[in-house]
Amino acid sequence: MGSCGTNSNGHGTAVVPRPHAQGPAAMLGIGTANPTGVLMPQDVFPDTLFRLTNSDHLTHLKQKLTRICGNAGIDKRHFHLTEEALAAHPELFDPELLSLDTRVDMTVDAVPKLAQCAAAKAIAEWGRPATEITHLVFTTYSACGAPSADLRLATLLGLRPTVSRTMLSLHGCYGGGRALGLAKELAENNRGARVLVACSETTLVCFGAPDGGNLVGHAIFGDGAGAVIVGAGPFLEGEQRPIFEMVHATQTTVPKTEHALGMQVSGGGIDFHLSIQVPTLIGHNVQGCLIHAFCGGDDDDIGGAHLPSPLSGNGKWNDLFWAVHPGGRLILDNIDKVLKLEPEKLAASRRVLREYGNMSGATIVFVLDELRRRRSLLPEWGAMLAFGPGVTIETMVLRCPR
Ligand SMILES: CC(C)(COP(=O)(O)OP(=O)(O)OC[C@H]1O[C@@H](n2cnc3c(N)ncnc32)[C@H](O)[C@@H]1OP(=O)(O)O)[C@@H](O)C(=O)NCCC(=O)NCCSC(=O)/C=C/c1ccc(O)cc1
Repeated sequence: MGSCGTNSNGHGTAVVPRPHAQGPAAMLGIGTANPTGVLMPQDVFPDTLFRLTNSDHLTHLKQKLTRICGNAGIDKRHFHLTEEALAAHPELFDPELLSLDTRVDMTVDAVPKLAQCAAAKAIAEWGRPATEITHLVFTTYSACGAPSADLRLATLLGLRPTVSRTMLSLHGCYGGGRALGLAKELAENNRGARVLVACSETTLVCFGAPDGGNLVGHAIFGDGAGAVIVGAGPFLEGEQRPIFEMVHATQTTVPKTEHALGMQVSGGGIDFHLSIQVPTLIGHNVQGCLIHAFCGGDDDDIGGAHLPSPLSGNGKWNDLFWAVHPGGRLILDNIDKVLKLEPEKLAASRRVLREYGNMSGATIVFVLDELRRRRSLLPEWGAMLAFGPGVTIETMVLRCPR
């Protein structure tokens, strides 16, 4: 981005590079949304799933799913896919039939519209018109096709034709963390930039009849969208003041763990693979990622005066507030154990898991929204963690301004 001005000879105009912003980027508005189609209590999910997919004869699988659902720390989830839609599209649960076309058709509208509901709330809180958004970063694992869901969302919201769009696809559960990290870079490097981050996910791309390999996914995933407006100073008249400052962001790929989490597009939609080792892998690696982020990551001159030092003294990680992607109950349990967190530290993540399940990349925005409601009780410094295929761990140092 540049701006026009008079060149050094005083003749004509020249494009001058856009200067950097003042201070770190911050979240200036947060919104979330869920589809209105189905609100599914967790305790009736196994019966409903097996009935709707004609799988009641698979009694051992049903018992196992009932056990996993009971241990998942989830009370209810929202889904776009209704009983009527399933009855009209048996290809969605018959592995002998191709279903990718049906899934793509359904997500073309569903994904951007869900994002629109979340974005409208974030924009309203931000307090400025949607036409002042300069950048859009959209993340989803639930849609494919071009022009893609980012353009559709830009049209639905009436964004300017000059809005700079970036689409992040198939990042799975770290998509929200990556999009926020990218928005931070865009906002800090382009003075006046206001970035809309939108994450929209629906399980209808991977829904299928229960089998031996997909029970954990059936037990934990739900549908939802989250949106955040990100900008850095100077702040504008009428604009929301920073909710959370985004102080430093890092991404770590855990070596040799490509096998642990994955998604594969096929004629039957998206198959996903969750290894039983994921909670242990995350538990083993999370402390290293946090140290890397809080000690400045690759950027030697960041780690000094302005960051807290939770690694020294007695307080350690309990001096922070925590925005952790609730990938599964066992993942939160392992993080609690490894970091020796007090029971309330992951309360926002556990509440989001309980009320909505794991909505993949959108979930972290729900956790931030939950924390924002408890803002007056939070310590000054916090950590955000999101993880997904790679295995990739996104870490961000947050600050809650007073
Ligand atoms: C809540 C769980 C699912 C169950 O709790 P539990 O304490 O382990 O319960 P149980 O001890 O009763 O175990 C239930 C059964 O499930 C089995 N199990 C336990 N995880 C497994 C397993 N990943 N496989 C296959 N059997 C298992 C386990 O072996 C056991 O089998 P069985 O002994 O025959 O009863 C818990 O295991 C848990 O939180 N697991 C982590 C789930 C997980 O990997 N989440 C993904 C994090 S990354 C992310 O968020 C998204 C990635 C993503 C990727 C693709 C996308 O399309 C979108 C998104």
